[in-house]
Amino acid sequence: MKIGLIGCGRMGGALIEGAITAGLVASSDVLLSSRSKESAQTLADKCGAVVAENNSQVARESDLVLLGCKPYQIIDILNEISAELPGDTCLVSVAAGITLQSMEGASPEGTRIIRAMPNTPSLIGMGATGISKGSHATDADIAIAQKLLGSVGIVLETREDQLDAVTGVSGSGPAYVYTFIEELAAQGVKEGLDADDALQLATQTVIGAARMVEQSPMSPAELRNQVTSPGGTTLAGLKALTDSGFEKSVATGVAAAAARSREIAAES
Ligand SMILES: NC(=O)C1=CN([C@@H]2O[C@H](COP(=O)(O)OP(=O)(O)OC[C@H]3O[C@@H](n4cnc5c(N)ncnc54)[C@H](O)[C@@H]3O)[C@@H](O)[C@H]2O)C=CC1
Ligand SMILES: O=C(O)[C@@H]1CCC=N1
Repeated sequence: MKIGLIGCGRMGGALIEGAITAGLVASSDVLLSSRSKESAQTLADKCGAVVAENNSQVARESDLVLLGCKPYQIIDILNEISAELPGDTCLVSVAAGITLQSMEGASPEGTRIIRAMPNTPSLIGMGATGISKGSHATDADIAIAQKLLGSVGIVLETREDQLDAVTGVSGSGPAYVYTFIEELAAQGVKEGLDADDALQLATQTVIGAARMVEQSPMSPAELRNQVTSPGGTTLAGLKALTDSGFEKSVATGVAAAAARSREIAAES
């Protein structure tokens, strides 16, 4: 299988590096292009992939092309590569908010497109991705996209109208978790810990708690109860978190990201 990447930024780079590291594709079978050849070359130097002459070459020579550019660049790029489409190439867009309908409308009839919402932990094989199938994409296309994205994490096939929610929860989610870790560690320092120790403790706590949710038959609420002794420290901490609007903050954060995804769709 030959995989192409148009737009060698943070997300596209994470997926390609992750897929090569996972052994899904040989680096020599990966073709890259970006607006500046330098960013394609930087990624090629890191992962051994091949830099193409231009976006059209990537579209022409790949079985699957990942569109890793910014949402507002997607339609221009589809126009640019349309001479190579529909051809044999299946497109997978990771752009937030850009709908299958608008991508299909900007492509020749019959173009096979899959819309995906991954996240950056894909770089270390811990990604979480939602995918939806365009009207011309086949079951074989979904299978190949599942294989690619599944090589770097979990993949859930969802309805397209659920991808805004996927964006709010897992696409943008790593940034919320980094903020949480940052704050947990910062307060640890204020309470007297060394900065390195605080960051290590905060990070391991998030990893450990996430693994407990993943591996235990108990729900998050039941697991929380196990930590919370009557009259103890956790109860005091949880009450202060709730009184400060913790749950509401998380809910409004997810809602705002999902709303922004819908807004991008409406703008495009
Ligand atoms: N960063 C993240 O956590 C996630 C990003 N996404 C989506 O991934 C896409 C890329 O986001 P990032 O990687 O964060 O942005 P980025 O700015 O790091 O990457 C965009 C890349 O596209 C390239 N590019 C721009 N115009 C181009 C053109 N005409 N032809 C070829 N390449 C072109 C740029 O040179 C750059 O390397 C966005 O659509 C975003 O919605 C999706 C899920 C998570
Ligand atoms: O911030 C963004 O728009 C992209 C999409 C999801 C995560 N990053």
